[in-house]
Amino acid sequence: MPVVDPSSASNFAEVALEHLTLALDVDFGASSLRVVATWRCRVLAAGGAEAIILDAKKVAVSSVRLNGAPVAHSMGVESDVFGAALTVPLPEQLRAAGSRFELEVISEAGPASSAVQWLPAEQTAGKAHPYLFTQCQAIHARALLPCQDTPSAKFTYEATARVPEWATALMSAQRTAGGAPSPVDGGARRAFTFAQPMRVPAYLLALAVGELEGRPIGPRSTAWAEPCVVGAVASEFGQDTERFLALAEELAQEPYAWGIYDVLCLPPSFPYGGMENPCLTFCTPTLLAGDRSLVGVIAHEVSHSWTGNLVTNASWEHFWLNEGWTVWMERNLVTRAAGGGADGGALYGLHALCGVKALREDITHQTARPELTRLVPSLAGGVDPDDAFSRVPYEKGFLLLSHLAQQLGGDEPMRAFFRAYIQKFKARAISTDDFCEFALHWADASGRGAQVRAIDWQRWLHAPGMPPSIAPFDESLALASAQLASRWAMGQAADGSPADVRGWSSLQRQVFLDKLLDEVRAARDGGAGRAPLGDAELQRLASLYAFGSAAGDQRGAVNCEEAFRFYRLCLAQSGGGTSFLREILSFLKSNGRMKYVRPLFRDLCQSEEGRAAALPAFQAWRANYHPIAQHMLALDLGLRA
Ligand SMILES: CC/C=C\C/C=C\C[C@@H](O)/C=C/C=C/C=C\[C@@H](O)CCCC(=O)O
Ligand SMILES: [Zn+2]
Repeated sequence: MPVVDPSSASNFAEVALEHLTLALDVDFGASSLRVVATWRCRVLAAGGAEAIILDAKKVAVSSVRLNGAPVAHSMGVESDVFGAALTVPLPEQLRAAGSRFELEVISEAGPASSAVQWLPAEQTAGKAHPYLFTQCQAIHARALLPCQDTPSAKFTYEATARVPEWATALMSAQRTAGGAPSPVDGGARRAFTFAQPMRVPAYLLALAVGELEGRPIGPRSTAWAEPCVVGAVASEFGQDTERFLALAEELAQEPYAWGIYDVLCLPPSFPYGGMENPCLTFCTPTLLAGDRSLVGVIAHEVSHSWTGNLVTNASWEHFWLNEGWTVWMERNLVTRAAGGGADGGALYGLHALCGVKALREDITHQTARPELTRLVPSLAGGVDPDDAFSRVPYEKGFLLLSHLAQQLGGDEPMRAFFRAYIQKFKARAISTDDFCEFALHWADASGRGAQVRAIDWQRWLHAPGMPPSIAPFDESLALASAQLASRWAMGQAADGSPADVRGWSSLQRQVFLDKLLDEVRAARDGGAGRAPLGDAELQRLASLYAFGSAAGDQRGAVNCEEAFRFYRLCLAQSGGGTSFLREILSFLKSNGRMKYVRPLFRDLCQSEEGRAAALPAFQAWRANYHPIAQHMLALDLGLRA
């Protein structure tokens, strides 16, 4: 079946761009990235190809050459989300199937590129030098350079990045020349070189440039960050990274394919928890809780080395294949790393139930566009993948896989299926149909065909809303959190003490806050007249259990997952009138992770007082946020349609 990607105008099925040689020149003064991209191309279409069509968004193209000779090119109509198609007609002699040639495109990505955040020195930890980093998922690679911006088109690449002499460049690739830069421009600048011998789609291209330092944290891993942060990063991730890699290799029965697995901790404006850039996971500093309690994100990004980076969704409509499998792997890894053997264990159940809660919340929130809560949404007709992003592909995807595991006969058969899936599809880009066909084939061969055919596939894949069923997860660890939340909600916590949560994991504390938030909202929305907790009680709660700034006082580092939930509780209880408002605004000013800032801004806007604080705050700090976060926050705050 021909692969169709509604988010790309490129003719990737007709012409393969097999290898990329990149020369990048970073100009911090002008916030501009000059890109010379040389593609090794091959015509695939049996009937030949008349042109190469690339995706390009707000990049200035200054030259196009075929086999070294300048050629004409044209840009189509520019759309804000998708950019424009760059068409390069092929001369007669290059059009036939199998024809091979070189395409060179010189372009420049300026300060308005949605793929790059240019940070002034004040926005870095060291405050001495500027910084830049890219984020190409889902369709921002085209804002870096013209390319076939579809996950279906994979290529190998090599790159040279020329940067100021104080800067270090890192990419989603292996560092060549031992990672040592060579001086260029008479020593005023230096050049770093990279090679990515594995085939990657454009969304996995990544670059970061800044004053960076690396610390080894394992046989194949280095922690990278600004010098004043790198120690904290190495100690947060040093213990678990190699363990997760080894556990993942065992689970997948397939060696880690990417050589090195490094982690770069970015400045606070990084809009996501982590991004699975090959060889170099990007992560947010909000993971630096000081006690390794948020390393699950590293397990998630490690897992993408198999699910996503090796077996890749064919288009963003099939994103659940990347994320559902990765959440399944992540939960297997964190459970095993914690010493819990079986998948059905209490810890696994706690993680899964947290996921169900998150899924319910996102589905409830998506009232305006319920069709986006389908596991396989349609992105045709100009849907921006960033607008479609939610926890649905993560959590509904995980629940479908959990249901499939039940139908296959349990955890062990599921692991066998997973291993066969990786073997079958590694290095490919696949659709939901490919997955279903393989699952049915596998089930038939293992005597579980009837059970797997009994799955209501149509509803799971294509109906909006919650899934038709939820596998029975172990609720034992969630229970204590729920009981404590009920005590507070019912005003029975006058004797509350730090002992209530002693020995609890951060996840149990998060579940406690989640449950309490549910109770507060139910009381508030149910017309009970007052929410069950007053401001003074929330202050007592924060100080007894060390939430919000109280956590920072006692433990030195703030656990952002907990702080975020606590702030939502405060806003649900008393809107913008909460005595924690100043603290919440300071959290919003200093963090750009969308998982936190989007719900908090939305919560603030639920009350007059909160909205009056939120709008000027967003306007004042807008430039601090990543371009994608700015775009999404503008939607949340009703500043764009
Ligand atoms: C069905 C959805 C359609 C398309 C979505 C595809 C990409 C969405 C785009 O917005 C990029 C997402 C990047 C995500 C990166 C990391 C996440 O795992 C982070 C999750 C949130 C967090 O932990 O901060
Ligand atoms: Zn992911």
